[in-house]
Amino acid sequence: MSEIRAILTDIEGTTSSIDFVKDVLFPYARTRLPAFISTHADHADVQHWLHEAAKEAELVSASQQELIDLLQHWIDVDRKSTALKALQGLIWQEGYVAGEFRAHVYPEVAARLRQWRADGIRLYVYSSGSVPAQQLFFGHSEAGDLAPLFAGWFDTETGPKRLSTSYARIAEAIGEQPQHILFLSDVVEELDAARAAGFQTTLLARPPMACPAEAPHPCVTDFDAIVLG
Ligand SMILES: CSCCC(=O)C(=O)COP(=O)(O)O
Ligand SMILES: [Mg+2]
Repeated sequence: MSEIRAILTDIEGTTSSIDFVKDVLFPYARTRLPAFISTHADHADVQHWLHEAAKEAELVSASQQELIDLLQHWIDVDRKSTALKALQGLIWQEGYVAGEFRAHVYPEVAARLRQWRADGIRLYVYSSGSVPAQQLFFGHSEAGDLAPLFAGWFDTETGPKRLSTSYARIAEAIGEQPQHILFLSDVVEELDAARAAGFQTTLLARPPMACPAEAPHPCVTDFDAIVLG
């Protein structure tokens, strides 16, 4: 394995539990979406993302209620829509700021991120959650403000997580050769795409999951077991 100079991490299922996203964040956004849209309908960013959602759904014209129904359906099916993720981020902001919840991170994650930083490794995030949502997530985590540990943030505006071109763009953006970047994820298809772009990869199989007998990527159950280089 080449020397690792940068680590790019997924969030849901990797640094943090899927249950927190599904049981806390998604219901919070789903419940507040109608009121949020009607009270922020004149905000330029909200208008932009509603327009993008309508375009993605190929709706020529849609009422505010139709868009709310569409977005709530997308939350229910966990659609990785850039427009939905941007709107969710705006809604979650209110919850984080009001202290209604803090983002889950697995117990060893904060110390391991700090150790990697101390070892001179640059840290980046790549998640389907929007960049502002990622920054809120790590800025209001159960382990405190972890956002300053990260040197950069990437979401699906860079490209879908299962396409190798997205990883090539990220390597270019951070100015590092792909073989010196380690990508961490719980999704094999994302790791396949990263490996196709030349990245090193490690699969996170968080309990109650376990590493498969013949794992398609190096596999660990927590960050402390990750081997660099
Ligand atoms: C950081 S925002 C909350 C997570 C989210 O909405 C999401 O879709 C996470 O997907 P990931 O790519 O981190 O598995
Ligand atoms: Mg994930």
